[in-house]
Amino acid sequence: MKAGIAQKSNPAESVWKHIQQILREYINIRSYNTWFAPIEAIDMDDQHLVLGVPNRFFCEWIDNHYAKVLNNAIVQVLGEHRKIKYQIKNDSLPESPYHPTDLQPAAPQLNKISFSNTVNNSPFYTRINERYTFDNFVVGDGNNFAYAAARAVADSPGRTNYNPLIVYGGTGLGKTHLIQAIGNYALSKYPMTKVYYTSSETFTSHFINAIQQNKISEFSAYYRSCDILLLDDIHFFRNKGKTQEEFFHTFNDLHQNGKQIVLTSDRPINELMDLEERLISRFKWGLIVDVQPPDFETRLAILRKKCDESDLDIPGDVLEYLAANLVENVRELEGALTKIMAQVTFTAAEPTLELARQIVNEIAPPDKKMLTIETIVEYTAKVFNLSSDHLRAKTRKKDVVRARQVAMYLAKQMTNHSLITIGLHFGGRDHSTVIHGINTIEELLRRDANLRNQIESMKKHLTYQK
Ligand SMILES: Nc1ncnc2c1ncn2[C@@H]1O[C@H](COP(=O)(O)OP(=O)(O)OP(=O)(O)O)[C@@H](O)[C@H]1O
Repeated sequence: MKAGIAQKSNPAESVWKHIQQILREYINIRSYNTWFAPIEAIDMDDQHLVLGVPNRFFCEWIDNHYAKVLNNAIVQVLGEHRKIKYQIKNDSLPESPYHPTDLQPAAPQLNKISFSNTVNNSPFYTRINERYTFDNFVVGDGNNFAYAAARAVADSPGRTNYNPLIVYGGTGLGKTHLIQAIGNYALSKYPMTKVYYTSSETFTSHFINAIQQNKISEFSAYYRSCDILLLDDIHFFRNKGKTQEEFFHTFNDLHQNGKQIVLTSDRPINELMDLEERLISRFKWGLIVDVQPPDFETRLAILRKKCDESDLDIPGDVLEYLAANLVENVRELEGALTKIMAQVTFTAAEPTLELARQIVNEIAPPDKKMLTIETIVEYTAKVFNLSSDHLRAKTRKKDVVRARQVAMYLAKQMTNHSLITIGLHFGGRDHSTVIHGINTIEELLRRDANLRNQIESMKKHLTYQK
């Protein structure tokens, strides 16, 4: 080992920290946060470095995309090569008994006539929206991982280990967009693929109709005839025992035959209390990914992309105002653009800051907008049982530092102030301290569910602050 690396009780940890530092220089921060920040070093010997990763997807993704840069970083730190071994942290999850790699590609098996007859004439048919593609999905820190998983599944539906793929997260954060993008992409690559998109609500009502009309076997045959089933909002199945049972059999049939299943939920599946245990355990066979609310930069990028798509010319400061004030979800951002477009088209109004203010007032009530850093500091101090002065003081006591970092993180996420301005509100700290604080919290959020819940609930509270 090269000089300068402190030997701690677990030398792998200290080596890994150095490797992470190097990786941060070579990889953009978003990718670093997604793929390397959540990894822990577990062990090391003369030949191997053992890394703990959250799930199987990480191993493949890193091997396919970052093998070279990771190996170089290892050599830089240790002066010699080590083979990477992965240990999957959630490996207690049950493995699927089926082996997707045994399967043939879906497309060549399909028959065009049966595709159009079966799908379009079926009373159960629901259409996939062509508007939702990967190309028009803006990737940011909050959805990077979900996006990568969706791409992988779309590339090889039914033939990866990510079956089912489950995307969960709050409303209007792009879950439907992402899963339909899987369908659209797969269709463009394998045009004969039978892609069925449906919401769990529609699945349920199809099922009820089928019972009423004595068409259960048609219903079952229909849903079992697809190559890719995209099922939205599975939380809707709660307390619907019979529908769950039918879905359970559909799931097993599709999975057994190597068909791809993609599901969305508004919460982590462990919190879907009223779903049958056997369904939950099936869900754990695959990959579960979350989408988080977009940060300011991603919100702005989404607005810019939507303007480009609609050929809308809106001044930068107006877009920034919208991105700074509509923090809840992407649907609100889209709503604001639609309103501006309507005003500009029908009343020949100019897309000014004043118009943006009016629209924000309509979409987000006055008490939801213009959150100040002061409010964030005061509220965070209260949550952590400290005073606002503590957060601004020079002290480096651990609990004060953590609370200060949380407040900095919230200030960055929920206001449009620059890092310099945020630093000024914390006793004149410079912007690199703010960046460090924000990065620390972002890293913690990836592995600390308690902190994630706490910050989510703080965000909710602050959103409604006067
Ligand atoms: N990252 C993104 N890039 C571009 N558009 C996005 C992004 N995220 C969301 N959208 C858009 O925001 C709107 C809402 O997204 P979507 O319907 O997919 O959300 P959702 O998470 O499924 O919400 P819900 O749980 O309420 O159904 C859609 O029009 C979608 O295209």
